[in-house]
Amino acid sequence: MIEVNHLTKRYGDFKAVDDVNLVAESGKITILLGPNGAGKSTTIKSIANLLKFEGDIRICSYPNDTIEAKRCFGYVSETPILYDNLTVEEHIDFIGSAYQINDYKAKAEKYLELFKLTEKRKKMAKELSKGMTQKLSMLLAFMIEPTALLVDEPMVGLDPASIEDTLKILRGLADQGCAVLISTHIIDIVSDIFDEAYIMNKGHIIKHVKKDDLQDESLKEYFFELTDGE
Ligand SMILES: Nc1ncnc2c1ncn2[C@@H]1O[C@H](COP(=O)(O)OP(=O)(O)OP(=O)(O)O)[C@@H](O)[C@H]1O
Repeated sequence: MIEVNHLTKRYGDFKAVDDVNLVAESGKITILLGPNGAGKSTTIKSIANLLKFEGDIRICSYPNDTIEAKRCFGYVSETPILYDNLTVEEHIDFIGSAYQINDYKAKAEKYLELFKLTEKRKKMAKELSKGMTQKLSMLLAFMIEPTALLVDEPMVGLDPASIEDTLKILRGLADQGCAVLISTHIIDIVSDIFDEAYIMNKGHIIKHVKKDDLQDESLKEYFFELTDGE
C-alpha cells in the first residue's frame, strides 16, 4: 500500500502540491489524473523520495525514506533513468544485484521477450530508441517484483502494441497484490484498467473516484467536468 498524508511541495512561495492525501491500495490500479502542471510528477517524485517535501508518506507501511520502503517499491520515471554506457544486460545485472533478487535473470528474460528487447541485450542504453529505453526502465522496475509500483506517464513514446502489453503487465502485477500507482494525463489509455482515480488540478486532489461509482459516465466526461476541459 502507498499512503500519502498531507503532502505539500513548495518551490519558493509556490505550492506545486498542496495538502494532498491519497491511498493506493494493494491489488489495485490507482491513477493520478490531471492536466499538464497539475502536480502529478511532483507527487510521484515525492513518494519515491526524490524530492524534499512536507507531510508523511508511507510505502508498505514504512516511511518512504527508509531502506525497507526502498526495497519494496519500483519506480518508472517520466524520463528513463539509465546509464548511457551500460548494456541492457548490465542494467539487469546491476539492479538484480542491488536488490538482491533471486533468479533475477529468469525474471528479466520474461520481460525482455514481452518487450521484444531480447535482441538488444548487448546494446548500450545510448543505442536504444526512446521507446526501448522506456521499456528497459519498466523492465527494471517490474523484475524486482515490487509490492508497490510508481509509474509516471508510462505510455508516452510507446507504440500501441507495447501500450497493450504494458497495461496487461500492470494489471497482472496488481492481481498479484502489488499497489500500482500510475500518473498520467492520457485518460483514454487508463480508462479501462483503473480501479480508483484521484483527479488532480493546480496542486490539489479535487476528486477521488472508484470505477464502480462512475456507472454510465466515462472517466473522460467526469474529468472534463471537474477540470473545465483543461
Ligand atoms: N523544479 C521546479 N521548480 C519550480 N517549479 C516547478 C519545478 N518542478 C515543477 N514545478 C512546477 O510545479 C507544478 C507541477 O509540476 P508537475 O511536473 O508536478 O506537473 P504534472 O502534473 O506532472 O504535469 P505534466 O503532465 O505536464 O508532466 C507546475 O506548475 C510546474 O511548473
